[in-house]
Amino acid sequence: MFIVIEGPNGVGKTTVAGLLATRLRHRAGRPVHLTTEPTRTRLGKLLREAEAVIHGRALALAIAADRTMHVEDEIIPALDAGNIVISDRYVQSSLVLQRVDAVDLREIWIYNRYVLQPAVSLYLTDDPHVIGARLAARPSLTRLEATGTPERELQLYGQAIEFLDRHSWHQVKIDCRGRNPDQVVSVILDTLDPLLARRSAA
Ligand SMILES: Nc1ncnc2c1ncn2[C@@H]1O[C@H](COP(=O)(O)OP(=O)(O)O)[C@@H](O)[C@H]1O
Ligand SMILES: Cc1cn([C@H]2C[C@H](O)[C@@H](COP(=O)(O)OP(=O)(O)O)O2)c(=O)[nH]c1=O
Repeated sequence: MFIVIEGPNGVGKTTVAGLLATRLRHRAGRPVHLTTEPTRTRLGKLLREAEAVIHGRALALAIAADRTMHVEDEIIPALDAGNIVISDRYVQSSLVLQRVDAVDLREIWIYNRYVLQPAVSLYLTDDPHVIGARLAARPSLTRLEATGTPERELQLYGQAIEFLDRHSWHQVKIDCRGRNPDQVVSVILDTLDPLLARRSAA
């Protein structure tokens, strides 16, 4: 089963993905492969370093190339080996961050339309002021973090989710307001239980 964690910068994706991987290993009794985008490959590392100087269409294409390799070389092999795969960021991130970088949604989709569709995308949301306070506490922000705002990212995520709904993606909004990471993961596990049961019965 391929699970994606999405949401604006600072909402808690990395924290929740790590905790979810640990609890899911016990709950599902299956190996869990935790991964992230940009990837940990040489291309992914280059993208993290070069995000300040590559922008717009060039960045959208490079991110899509990294994602294509991610699917072919890491995600599909891990799924074939019986893992549950959790990715911290995926297509929705491009439909938001590349738009912050002035690329049109339909163009971004063209670069991403052939990737593997996840079993479920979990979209984390919180109060923009809470997210903003977390970002303000970071020692430095990347170019795109500094360009966007939590309000704008939440708005663009709403549009990305609506767009992917029309392409039959399974997406679930997870409300993190007033919940600590452990409580957020409990909500996610309740959401995943029926999916896991259906898959183990199949
Ligand atoms: N539900 C939560 N409640 C309070 N703090 C949280 C929560 N989720 C994450 N955090 C904190 O917010 C900060 C940003 O989390 P992080 O996982 O790095 O976000 P993202 O990966 O979405 O940018 C971290 O300091 C983390 O400990
Ligand atoms: C996954 C993804 C990342 N990025 C870029 C924006 C970010 O500044 C950079 C790093 O992603 P980010 O999730 O902010 O990294 P970290 O794990 O260090 O918090 O990659 C995109 O532009 N589009 C994407 O689809």
